[in-house]
Amino acid sequence: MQLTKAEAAGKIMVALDYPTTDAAAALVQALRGIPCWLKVGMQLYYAAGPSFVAQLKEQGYAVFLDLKLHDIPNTVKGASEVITRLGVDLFNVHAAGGVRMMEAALEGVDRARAGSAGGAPPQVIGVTQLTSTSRETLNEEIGIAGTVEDCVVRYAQLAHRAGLSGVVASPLEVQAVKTACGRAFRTVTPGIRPAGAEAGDQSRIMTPQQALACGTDYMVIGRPITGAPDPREALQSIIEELV
Ligand SMILES: O=C(O)c1cc(=O)[nH]c(=O)n1[C@@H]1O[C@H](COP(=O)(O)O)[C@@H](O)[C@H]1O
Repeated sequence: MQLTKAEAAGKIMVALDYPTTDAAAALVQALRGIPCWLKVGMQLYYAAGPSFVAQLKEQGYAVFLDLKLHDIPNTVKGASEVITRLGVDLFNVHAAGGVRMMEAALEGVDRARAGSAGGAPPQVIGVTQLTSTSRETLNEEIGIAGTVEDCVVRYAQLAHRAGLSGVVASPLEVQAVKTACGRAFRTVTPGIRPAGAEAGDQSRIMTPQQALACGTDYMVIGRPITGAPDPREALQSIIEELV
């Protein structure tokens, strides 16, 4: 499938992993006009809070709020209700919390929307195994036997059963997740590294082109863009690679 530049940009979620609003705002300014998603994770959210998320929405961005909720169902339901009111487009919960916890996240979304003016509800996705987790870590530290792919597929099936829209996984597991849960079940994949880029703490990686060929729906990309001397040029060259 041949993508336009705008379609390729719309598959990229730039991770705004910064300690201050000013640093994140400078990156947003540098990327102005490129129709990518923006991801606000824990570091920025704990520093900048809901008002920064609101600013991104006012600027017209699709926003992924990556807070990886993982708690008892009642707490996750309450947090999901508040997150939904922020107007984000996507947020995540840990699939390891189980089906009931993921269902509670969706109940929180519904509760926020009851009586609200409308707009599309946020998609909720389940984090499977973090892309930094290797098979060795999974088997020997965490104590889960089998391959990482087996575990990711199992968690994806739980997320699917709970009614979530998709999962966060590495691009290596996209095909197995789609086979198990259907083509429409979304895959959001961090662990993206352009050829020659440093893996850093990521264990399960692919290039943007390889991830696209595997059928990923969205790619989360942080340091290859934010750590580049010219982040705009880095994002544009990834987009060029995909069209
Ligand atoms: O949920 C996530 O976004 C996430 C899940 C996961 O398994 N691995 C993962 O790297 N992430 C996030 O994706 C981003 C990846 O950033 P880079 O490794 O710098 O490209 C970070 O913001 C992580 O918090």
